[in-house]
Amino acid sequence: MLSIKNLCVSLDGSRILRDVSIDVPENQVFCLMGRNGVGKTTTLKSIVGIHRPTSGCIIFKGKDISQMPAEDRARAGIGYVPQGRGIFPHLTVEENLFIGAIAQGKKPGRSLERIYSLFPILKDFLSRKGGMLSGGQQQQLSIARALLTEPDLLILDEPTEGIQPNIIDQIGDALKLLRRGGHHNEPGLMAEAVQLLKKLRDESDYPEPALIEKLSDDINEMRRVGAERNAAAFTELSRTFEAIRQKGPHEGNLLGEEIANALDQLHSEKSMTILLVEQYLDFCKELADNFAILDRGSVVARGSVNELTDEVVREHLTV
Ligand SMILES: Nc1ncnc2c1ncn2[C@@H]1O[C@H](COP(=O)(O)OP(=O)(O)OP(=O)(O)O)[C@@H](O)[C@H]1O
Repeated sequence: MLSIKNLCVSLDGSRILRDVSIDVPENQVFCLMGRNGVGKTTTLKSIVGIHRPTSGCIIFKGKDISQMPAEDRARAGIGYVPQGRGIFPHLTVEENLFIGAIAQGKKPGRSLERIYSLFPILKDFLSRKGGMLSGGQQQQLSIARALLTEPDLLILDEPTEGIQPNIIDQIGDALKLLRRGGHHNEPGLMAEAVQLLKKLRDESDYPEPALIEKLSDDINEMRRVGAERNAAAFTELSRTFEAIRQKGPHEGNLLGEEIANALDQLHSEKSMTILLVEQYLDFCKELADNFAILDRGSVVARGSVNELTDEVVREHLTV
């Protein structure tokens, strides 16, 4: 998805990044780590187009984007959640949310429901000024704003910085769900339920109670195994299902079709690649598939997150 090759960046005459090479595979969470001032933010800013490399290249979805203007990189599918969140304090939550997508000429459609299911608090606070939110809520807003542009690669700079533990957990859960995408949402189970719903739709008489029971079990099971990512959609699904149970065959069949469509949509949702700068070790370990550690502008360690041993941490991360 993203491949950085021998990236060198100088700022105000100082060499900040030296031959940084990183590969971020599709549908994974990659964590860039390192002590303060080693070049993590500079790397992210170079990817999104705020800093220009002096040499090296940045390949995104097979294309060299190192000379591309920042707005074109965003349009190409890079979403950025900067350190400090970048919320406009005098705009409302709603205005803050849509500003990125509107700037890109995108109309947030289904992604909006998905975002409200990931961060329900935003829906409650739509008319509140951005500056009135807590740090954790601002972070959720900043992530949501980036998600509304429907990126293929989501880049986050220290999302847990200065945030209380329960919000950190919520953000971690949201990122896990985003990475997993619809494809990991128990496809077998989903396909079976869709089939059952279609059968229900085509029944000429009121559907057999056994069929309804089976469907009910499947919906509950889906909610248990993978549907936390779209809790609102599944609550809706259950409600609609209840309506099928209570109404006559004709209306019930129409509702069945709605459910089948909803399931089809969930099934086809894509998963996301995430690049994260983070100093909170446990958060990285829980979330990341791979990591790289920077020290004085160079990559000094890399590997799968299982290789992030206490020894590596002591050598490169402990202050
Ligand atoms: N615009 C700039 N001009 C000159 N030097 C800069 C500029 N921005 C950052 N630096 C320097 O580049 C180095 C790397 O900074 P960077 O912000 O990338 O580090 P970091 O690893 O993200 O650290 P932190 O965790 O503290 O944010 C630091 O020494 C910093 O002072």
